[in-house]
Amino acid sequence: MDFLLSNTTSASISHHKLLTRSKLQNIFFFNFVIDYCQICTLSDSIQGTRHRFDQFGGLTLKAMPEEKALTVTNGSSNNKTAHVLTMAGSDSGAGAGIQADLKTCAARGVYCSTVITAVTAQNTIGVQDVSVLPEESVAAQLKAVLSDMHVDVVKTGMLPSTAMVKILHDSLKQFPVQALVVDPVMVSTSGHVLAGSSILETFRQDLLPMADIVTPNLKEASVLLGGLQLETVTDMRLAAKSLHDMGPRNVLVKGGDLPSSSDAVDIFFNGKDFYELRSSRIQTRNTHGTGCTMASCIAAELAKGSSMLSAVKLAKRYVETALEYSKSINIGNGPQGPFDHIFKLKRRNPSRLQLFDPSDLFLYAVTDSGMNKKWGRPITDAVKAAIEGGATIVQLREKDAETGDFLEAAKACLEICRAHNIPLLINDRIDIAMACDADGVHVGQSDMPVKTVRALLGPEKIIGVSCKTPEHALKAWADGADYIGSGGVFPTNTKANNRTIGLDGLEAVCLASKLPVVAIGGINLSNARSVMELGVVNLEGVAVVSALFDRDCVVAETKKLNALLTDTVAKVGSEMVCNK
Ligand SMILES: Cc1ncc(COP(=O)(O)OP(=O)(O)O)c(N)n1
Ligand SMILES: Cc1nc(C(=O)O)sc1CCOP(=O)(O)O
Ligand SMILES: [Mg+2]
Repeated sequence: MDFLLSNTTSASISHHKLLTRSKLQNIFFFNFVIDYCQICTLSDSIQGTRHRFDQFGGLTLKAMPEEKALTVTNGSSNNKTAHVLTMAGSDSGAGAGIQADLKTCAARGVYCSTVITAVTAQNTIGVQDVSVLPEESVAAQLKAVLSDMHVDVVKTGMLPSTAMVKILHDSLKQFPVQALVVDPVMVSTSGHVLAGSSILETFRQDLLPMADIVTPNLKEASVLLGGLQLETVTDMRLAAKSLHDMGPRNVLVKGGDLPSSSDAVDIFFNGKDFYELRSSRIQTRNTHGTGCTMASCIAAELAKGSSMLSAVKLAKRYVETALEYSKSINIGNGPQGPFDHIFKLKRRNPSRLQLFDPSDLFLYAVTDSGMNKKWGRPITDAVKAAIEGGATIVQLREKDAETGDFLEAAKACLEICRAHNIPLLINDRIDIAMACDADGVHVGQSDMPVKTVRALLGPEKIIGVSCKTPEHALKAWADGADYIGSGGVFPTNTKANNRTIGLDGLEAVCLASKLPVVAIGGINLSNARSVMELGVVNLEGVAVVSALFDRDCVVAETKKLNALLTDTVAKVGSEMVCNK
């Protein structure tokens, strides 16, 4: 996926805001036509008052640091649990609404509390019923969460009455949060109207000015702009600018339905610069809930401390990756199915208990008996040194060792690894692994088949398998492996006659894989960065032999590689990045 930065800068808008607004209001008045269906019986009353907000009137939202780096992987930067509150409708089919928000936040490692505004009966065919909750109940839910549980970001979805917008305003005034993400849900993806016409004006006048970001799709942007035709990327830019004039700090116009584009193009506008965010359009029926997911992912990333632009970029990648992973899901008989938010769980074979942590593959030290002999180093010293340098997993690859010697060495190394909580795997020799109760084994395509190894070792041991092709990768998952070693990425002298697959081959394996992948083959300090910079989904780290063990000081070499990998991964950003 490319992010194209446009240098187009809008003129300062602040003093034009009210003028622009009144012009737009006229357009809305004459052009607004919306298809009423039974769902339009939603309550619209606001009990007499129309509330106005800051900057037009009094609400304080804590400012977001604009270019704060996305450095937090687990919870917010101040050690508090990152927390998103979603105020939205329940979707019985669980593809959108509250259910999508909960799953998205869970997938992104963020706590999510819920304020339910309406209960919808819907499935893959469409929306069959909507029950709007009493306003007192919505107010009570908001108060219960905001008054007690520290909320970082509020995200709104279906707000079926103007009164609920006022309740939101009053609640946020009493309990300010870091940011408000507004997904202006008005029309469901199946075409049902989820907010009546009278709420439209409240959205424009009251909700949008409160928002740190508003994320309309083309239909919603068009409705908000009085039925404006949006058919090109240029139209989307104009729409983003006009919506920004209504008061939100940032606007993301999502162009998933843009007829004139073969890509999925979104326009992000922060009041100054336009960003054109492009990704390939994924052909799938399983797109129900993409809007809610995008907005809740933005909210989750903001809650973790990300800048607005980074949060938007990451959310787009997250949705794209989830869609890609969910093509084969077959739920329901209607035209639009849900997708899988927690796609990473597919790495795991659900039929058995999984104890393996993919992040252990970050710096994988693989020993070599010949190299240890050359440097006069006992294997136990080699393993200790690698661990001291920062190795996160160790494999004993002792091709020349006698069985008895290998078993004794394995037992000694296991003691060292256990003391440091580092998994120890045995290369090729299932018998040695079983005899010393190692944490697992690594096998190649011509070693014992993974299914047989699994049957021998049971559900809890780690099994790695070497894969050079996407077909190998799919089989590895089906057979019950835990991870894939993929290479040779570069030519190597350590393994004779090894076929080099290059960075392209590695990328193809990672993209096809449902398992975490570690890259291997000729990787050293001069090229490890290029491997991790692929930033491809499933790639967790590098496995190395000679760059650590065919060296004078194993500790120093491991430390250097560890620092380089850490630095590269921090720059690449999220480990779920899918490089399209
Ligand atoms: C992490 C990791 N990946 C790949 C290999 C290679 O295993 P294999 O193909 O069985 O070749 P040998 O190591 O047995 O020569 C590995 N050992 N570790
Ligand atoms: C053991 C092994 N397996 C490979 C594969 O391609 O599967 S390449 C390899 C050797 C890796 O050693 P070095 O880090 O010294 O290049
Ligand atoms: Mg082997």
